[in-house]
Amino acid sequence: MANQHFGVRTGVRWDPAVEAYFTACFGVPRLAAMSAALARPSLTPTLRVNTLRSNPQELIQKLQRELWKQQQKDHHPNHRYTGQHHGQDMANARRSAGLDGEVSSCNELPITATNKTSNSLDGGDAAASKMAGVMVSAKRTQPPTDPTTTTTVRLHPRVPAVAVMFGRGPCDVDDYSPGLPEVVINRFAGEAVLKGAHVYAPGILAASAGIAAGDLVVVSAALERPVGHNDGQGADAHADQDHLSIHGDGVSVRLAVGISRGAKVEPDGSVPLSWARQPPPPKLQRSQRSSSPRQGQMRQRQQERRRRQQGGARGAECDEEPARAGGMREAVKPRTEAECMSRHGSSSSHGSSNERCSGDSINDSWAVLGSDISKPSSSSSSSSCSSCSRDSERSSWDNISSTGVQEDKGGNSSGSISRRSERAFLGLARAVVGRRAMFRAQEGLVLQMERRLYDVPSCNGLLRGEVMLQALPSIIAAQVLNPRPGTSVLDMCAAPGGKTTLLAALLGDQGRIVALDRTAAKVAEIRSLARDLGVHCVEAYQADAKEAVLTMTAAAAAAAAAAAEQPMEEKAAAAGAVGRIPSPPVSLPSAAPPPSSPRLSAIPSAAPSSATPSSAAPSSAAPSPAAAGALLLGPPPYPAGTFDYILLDPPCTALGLRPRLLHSWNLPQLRAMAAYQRALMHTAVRLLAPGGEMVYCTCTINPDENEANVAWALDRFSGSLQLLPAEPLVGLTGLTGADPETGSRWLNEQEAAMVQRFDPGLLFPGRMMGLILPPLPLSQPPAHPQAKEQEPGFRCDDDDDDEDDEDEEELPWVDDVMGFFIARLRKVS
Ligand SMILES: C[S@@+](CC[C@H](N)C(=O)[O-])C[C@H]1O[C@@H](n2cnc3c(N)ncnc32)[C@H](O)[C@@H]1O
Repeated sequence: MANQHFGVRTGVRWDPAVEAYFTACFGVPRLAAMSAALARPSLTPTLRVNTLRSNPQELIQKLQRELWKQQQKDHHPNHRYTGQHHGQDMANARRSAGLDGEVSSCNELPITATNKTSNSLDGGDAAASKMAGVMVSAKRTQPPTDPTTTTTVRLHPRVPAVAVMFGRGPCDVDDYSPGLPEVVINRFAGEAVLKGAHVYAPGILAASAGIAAGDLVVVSAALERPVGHNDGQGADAHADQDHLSIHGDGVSVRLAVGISRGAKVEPDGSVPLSWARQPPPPKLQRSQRSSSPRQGQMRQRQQERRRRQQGGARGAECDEEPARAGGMREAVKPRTEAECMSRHGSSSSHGSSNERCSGDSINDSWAVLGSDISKPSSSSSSSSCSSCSRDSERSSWDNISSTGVQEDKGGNSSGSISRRSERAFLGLARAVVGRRAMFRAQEGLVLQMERRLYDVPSCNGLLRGEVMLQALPSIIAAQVLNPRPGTSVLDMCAAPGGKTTLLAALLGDQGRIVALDRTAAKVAEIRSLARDLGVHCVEAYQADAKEAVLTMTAAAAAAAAAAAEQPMEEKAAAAGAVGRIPSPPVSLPSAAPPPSSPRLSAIPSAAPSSATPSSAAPSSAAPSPAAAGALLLGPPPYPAGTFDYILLDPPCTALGLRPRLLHSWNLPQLRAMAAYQRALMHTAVRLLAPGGEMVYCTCTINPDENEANVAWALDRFSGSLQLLPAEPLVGLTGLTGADPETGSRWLNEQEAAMVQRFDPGLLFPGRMMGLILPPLPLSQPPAHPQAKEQEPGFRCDDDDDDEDDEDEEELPWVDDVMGFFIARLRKVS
């Protein structure tokens, strides 16, 4: 078994202070479950059906046929697996999903339950093995022959117009022998492989001697380890509502893999490390170190993007975090290698699945993989929290550095080896080129993955324009807002437009959606996605959403400019709005009327097939003059109270995205991000019409960006902002209590029951994967008041009929989600 020769990953690795903070917030078992789930891909990726073009019921048949065709095309003898799962539960779940004995993914064939246990994992670390999941043995079998039995995709029983696909894992590979040659790739390439990518030249770090084209090789990912501290590079966040600054008072920890590109994997699996002492970064003046939150975030994102672009894996087909990384667009508009080449020429290097076709190639593995994380001072991490002891703070990095790296007096690691047990096994691949060419090449496919640790169904380019890859919680966020046709909607941070276009579908393309994003290139993505999906009611503008309210000064300036300028509609058209140009033009309204009726009747909880736009809208909906489809609202700023609905999906730390092997955000950065979001919330509340509703959502598990921000908004706008149930309720309840560090309040019981928290690993009970979790402590999420079933985390409507009861049985297999948070608020005055 290949896996047992490699390290067992117990989960995503965190900055130690963040880990300590999360431990205090969630408790050890809950955080462990989340960390384990975050380090693997979701096995139930979801596709959103574009109801503007397709009927979900019919689409599902079409999807099945397409998947079957793809499966036939892709079917190679080496792709043929028969999974054997341990635990009856997977088999039961599959049987209920209609998958039993049938092909259930493009690379997947029948699953039969066995009682095989996970003791084949390395090191006898049973707890870790359980956290990492059980093994599924992979055996060859025949390709499918009958499309009617190829049940790879199914409509979600509770969330309308969502198709769920089924993956499996972790798998083991039955014909692995320790003698097989090995190729070590970097973390970013590794994460992309976990999502379904193949490996491209920039991602390669080391390889066994003598690999020739066509050889079967083991693929593993090397993980960063701490290699010293940089004084003065840390950051303590100081934030107020609208403005933040980051002061560099801390100490940063440098991370690196230490494997030079071109290194040799010895027959025993060891790889020599070649540590190079890096010159310390120049000391900055305090004033130079301070930066705006935006600069800090940009730097962080640019660094991360650059590293991912240099990661060198490409071709992921099922990215479940499209909104954060552009994967949604990829799903709709896939870029093949040929397309990439033709767009960017042969000199382009390719990044991860999410950000292909860009970036320069950097061959220096140190430069590629070195990563700084800030290590906050002990006072910032442990001042008020008993769990944040130095011991727990140091744990995650120390575990790694204790595996053979010695530090010199300067804190730099030196001469040692990387062992298999320090790397993550990813699967087997066929070498496309020989060893020498792997390292000579700057680009191009070098490893074609054949057997993967996780098999997620392929959906690259599938029925473009009719479906798009979108994570379940993202879909639910838009459905919670559920704008009525004919109303005006503001999507404040909209790119790449996944939720914007879903809102348009919920509007039945009747009304106005203004989509803002501060990045020009991303605004182009929104427009392009809207075009692809046949959406007309969206007008997208590049703008800082924080500045989107018309102030008195701006109003005076606008009035002066208006006298001399073209009409608003022409201005909007010139700015590149997607929607129709009105005829005749109508003037901008001072405020849109509030939505008048409760919305959620619009979402049928048990009849997804009827979730077409027309049936989803209550017939009583009265189009507001602002958004009757007859005019463009034009670019910002807008008068206060302009919008009936607002979606605020702000930039966040994205600590709910998966699969991730490392999250390097530090605590001050987490705090700074939450403050930035509060500034956006402030604007959102001003722009919302009285009676209007907004949804605030993030893709992070960080309570500071979720519960704490909602509590802040309720207190800050007390009397004028009201929390509403974020229906349809699918996720867990929110966190109650207070921040263990700052003491600022989270939610009370009542409020917590109204929001939705999606915690990976918790919404995916152990029974599917054979994952056995220790009993949840006090921090266990309370069952929703409406929940009939006492299963932790599941919410069921009271009025379910028999058919729904059947669905409940099946819920576990559709809730293997990313980390996410949703709150719904109404402006009452
Ligand atoms: C979480 S993403 C939005 C994802 C999007 N809602 C979707 O579902 O496709 C956050 C976006 O906010 C944008 N952003 C960040 N700060 C902003 C600001 N001040 N004004 C407008 N957009 C901003 C970023 O460029 C990024 O595209």
